[in-house]
Amino acid sequence: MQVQNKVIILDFGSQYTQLIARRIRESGIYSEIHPCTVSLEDLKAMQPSALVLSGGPSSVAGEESPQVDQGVFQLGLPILGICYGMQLMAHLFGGQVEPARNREYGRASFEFVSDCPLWEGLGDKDGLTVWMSHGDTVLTPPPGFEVLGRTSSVEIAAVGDSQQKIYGLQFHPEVAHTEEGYRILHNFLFKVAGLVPDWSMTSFIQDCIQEIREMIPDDEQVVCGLSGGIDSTVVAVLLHKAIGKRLHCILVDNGVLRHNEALEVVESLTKHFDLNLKHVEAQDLFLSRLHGVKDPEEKRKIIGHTFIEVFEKEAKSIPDVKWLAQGTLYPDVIESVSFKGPSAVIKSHHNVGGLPEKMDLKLVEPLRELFKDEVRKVAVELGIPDTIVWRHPFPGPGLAIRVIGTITPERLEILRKSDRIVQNELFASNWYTRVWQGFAVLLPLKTVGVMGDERTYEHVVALRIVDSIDAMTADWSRIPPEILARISNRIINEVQGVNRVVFDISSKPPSTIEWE
Ligand SMILES: Nc1ncnc2c1ncn2[C@@H]1O[C@H](COP(=O)(O)OP(=O)(O)OP(=O)(O)O)[C@@H](O)[C@H]1O
Ligand SMILES: O=c1[nH]c(=O)c2[nH+]cn([C@@H]3O[C@H](COP(=O)(O)O)[C@@H](O)[C@H]3O)c2[nH]1
Ligand SMILES: NC(=O)CC[C@H](N)C(=O)O
Ligand SMILES: [Mg+2]
Repeated sequence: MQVQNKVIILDFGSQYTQLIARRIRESGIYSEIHPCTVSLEDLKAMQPSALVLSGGPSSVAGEESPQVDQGVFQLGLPILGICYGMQLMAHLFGGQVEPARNREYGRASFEFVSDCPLWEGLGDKDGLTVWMSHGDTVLTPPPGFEVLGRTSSVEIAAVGDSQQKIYGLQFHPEVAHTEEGYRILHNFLFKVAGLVPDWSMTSFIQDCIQEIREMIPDDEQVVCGLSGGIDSTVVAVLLHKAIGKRLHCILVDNGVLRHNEALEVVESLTKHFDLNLKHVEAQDLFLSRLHGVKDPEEKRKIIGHTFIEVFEKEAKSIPDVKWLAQGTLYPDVIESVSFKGPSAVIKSHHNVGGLPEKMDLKLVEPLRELFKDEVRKVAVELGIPDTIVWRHPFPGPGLAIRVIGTITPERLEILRKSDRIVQNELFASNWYTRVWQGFAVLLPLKTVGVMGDERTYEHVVALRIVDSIDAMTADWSRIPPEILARISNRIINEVQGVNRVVFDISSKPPSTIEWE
């Protein structure tokens, strides 16, 4: 990207590293994460304007503690060390770091000890509530460093050398629980490092279109799987702006999409953007392969493989296709570049994916540098309709993993109708955008009911409505009972074959968002 101001975060394996990058970007400064093991040459080539050293699970004196090329401290760049990052600098500059008698996890009261640019604008406060997560502590600051703050358990909770513009914080300013954390990071960027905000989604769009045009020769074509989800839609619209009709989008109807979904997506996107979009009707193929299959993993595999097969066949029918466009986001990229310490947990996720190696196409991934919230901002700037921008995520395997057990056309229809009521009622009550995801699940059991004095023996629908920030963890949404009552009422009255509705009150973990 063509930005003048860029903060490089050197990652030591903290679970909060992504959050640091997001906070910095929210301040209008472009930020990238690299492993702490990056070479000095590579780092210089990135032309950073400032550095942040992240936290991490290790202890600085430990045998395999992650290190950093000490040349980074000779570059004359402003540096902010957070937690492990502060401890490492203290250790390398001749301070003393030891396991603390009082470890701190969670909230702590932080008191200012000396004035410094990081505390500017915090008014006449004596201190702050901050978020801590450490077992080691800095016992003596390195020569030239001043102690800037403390807590009741830790004498040295912030240090700084204003001459060198190097600062260390024992607490985590990037975490929402740290009071004024955002302002402290702001102060580092603007007061200490003197940066000027130049990262915006408008500049991203312009640069991105330019880069795509330079990358893809005039006689080459691009294919893109378009689901109507936010990521693939933004990729398609960006490419369309860059190369017009040389982009060929393929929407595969796999028979497990929601009510009218394929048609709505096609209509909305062709109306707004004049996209080259092919709607492939492959319902029968998918449903015949799913016939009689009960095991969730088996369903996912069948759908994944069949998707590849259908997509490949369609792509091959377009002459001169040399590129595959994908909606890879920055968190996917970070997964592969983050520093993985011995105790760091790595999350994995399932996807339709798996296309590139098999297809021998070059990849174009315009969203590789963006977080999901930034993708939504780009979508808004591109004029993508709100119904797509704020759409709940929808899994590649679709309704197949929401009809629990074997899938039949009848069961799919019951689920579709129930799900449509859930979507409608969430919209009507203005709860749709307040929750992360809300949907219906069809259970593989029947229960007894009474309708119009007659005994019924019919299906059960479960409602799954959750709050989440990134789908890694989630909790059931506290939806007002009147709305639940309305949804339940409508499903039982309007969907034939259902006589009972239940509400899922499990969090993730230990449950997951989807039931299969
Ligand atoms: N029915 C489909 N037809 C064509 N491509 C699809 C379909 N379903 C998924 N894909 C492709 O697989 C990719 C991964 O799907 P995924 O659901 O993770 O992303 P998305 O649908 O773009 O966004 P969201 O995460 O908001 O649903 C999509 O970006 C798209 O390229
Ligand atoms: O593209 C996808 N392919 C999948 O196979 C898949 N499985 C789950 N999901 C979505 O991911 C988020 C987390 O879901 P879980 O808690 O069920 O793992 C939720 O948002 C789910 O809807 C998927 N998305
Ligand atoms: N969160 C951190 O960076 C922790 C640093 C170090 N592992 C400690 O326990 O003090
Ligand atoms: Mg999707």
